[in-house]
Amino acid sequence: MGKNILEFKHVGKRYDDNVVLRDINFEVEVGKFYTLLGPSGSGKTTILRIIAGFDQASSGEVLFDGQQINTVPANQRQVNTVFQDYALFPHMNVAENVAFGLQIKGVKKAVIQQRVKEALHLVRLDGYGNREITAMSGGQRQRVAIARAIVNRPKVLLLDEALSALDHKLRVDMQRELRQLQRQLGITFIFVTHDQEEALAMSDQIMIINDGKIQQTGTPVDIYDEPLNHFVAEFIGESNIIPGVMKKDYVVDINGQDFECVDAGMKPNEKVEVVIRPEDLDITSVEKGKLRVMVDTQLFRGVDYQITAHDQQNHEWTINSIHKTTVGAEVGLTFDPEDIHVMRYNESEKDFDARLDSYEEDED
Ligand SMILES: Nc1ncnc2c1ncn2[C@@H]1O[C@H](COP(=O)(O)OP(=O)(O)OP(=O)(O)O)[C@@H](O)[C@H]1O
Repeated sequence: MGKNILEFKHVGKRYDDNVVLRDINFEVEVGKFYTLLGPSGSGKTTILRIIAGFDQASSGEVLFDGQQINTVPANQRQVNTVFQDYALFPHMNVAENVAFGLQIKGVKKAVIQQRVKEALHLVRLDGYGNREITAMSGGQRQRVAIARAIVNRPKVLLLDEALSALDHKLRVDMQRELRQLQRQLGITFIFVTHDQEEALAMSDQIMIINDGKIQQTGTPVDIYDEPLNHFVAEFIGESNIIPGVMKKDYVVDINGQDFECVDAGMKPNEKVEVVIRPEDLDITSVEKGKLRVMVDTQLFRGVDYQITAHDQQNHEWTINSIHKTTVGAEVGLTFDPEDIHVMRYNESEKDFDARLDSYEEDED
């Protein structure tokens, strides 16, 4: 484990009676690409604003490099932000935009020139210093915004939906570039997005937030393979989520049949939700299959067919298969025990209630 550059300890935030963050706890290791992922209004930007010092936590502690910084003003934090709309100065050229922060700090002119040059080189804008901002494309403006932030050599760079204004192709290119730049600089990046694919592709660690509460933190693979609750399973990728009952460790009952699974530690007869990813399912004959379903739709997608079906209990299934089938046919489903993941039923709600109780006790 590396050193933590940032820690949130039981951070809460409210605006008057409106609670927007509840008991937020997380740690960011030095030099990592850390992503805050969640739907609109979940509280991601509020967390960034608290890190940047534009806003203060209502309760709890924010530590930077081991020091509590709750009331440290924004301009004294070793943090820079790249905003969604870039917030560039339209009346200044590229170099003047990038130089701005250093000028405010009173850095010598020769040093500024050198650092601006380096920053523009890092974002592959060598020679663009004298261009007007208005003469730059969306992707180029994005790069200027990043150069303007990294020229200050922050310990942490905050990026708020920094790629969302770009079209799809440019966005994917910038994802690669940003990741490469982060490795090259070794600066910790905290990246906000509502796009789960982007989060999976770019991050070392992801925190998933919904409704002001952390749902899960982990590596992209952890979160994809072992979602902790219904929200995460639905939000990240496509999932089949089917009700089941835990029989004993490593055995779950689906539709009255026993299946091996990878999970243990639940009570016998505990109600659970079974998660199986569409790409882990395949279709075969009814005789060879483990579960019988009726095919409802089939969509050819180039690499595979996306098939939807329902079982005898009327649960919906989505299957991504390279095998073609027929709408209306009865087919068997195959899957491996290691692809069956079991979640506690309504775990998120139970967790949330417990945390809410302790939060309210703290405040009394
Ligand atoms: N200054 C404020 N006063 C009152 N409520 C606020 C204020 N700022 C944010 N909120 C509320 O806090 C909640 C979280 O907002 P936040 O901007 O952090 O969400 P987000 O996850 O970043 O969403 P988006 O992706 O849409 O930007 C929202 O319900 C928002 O209305």
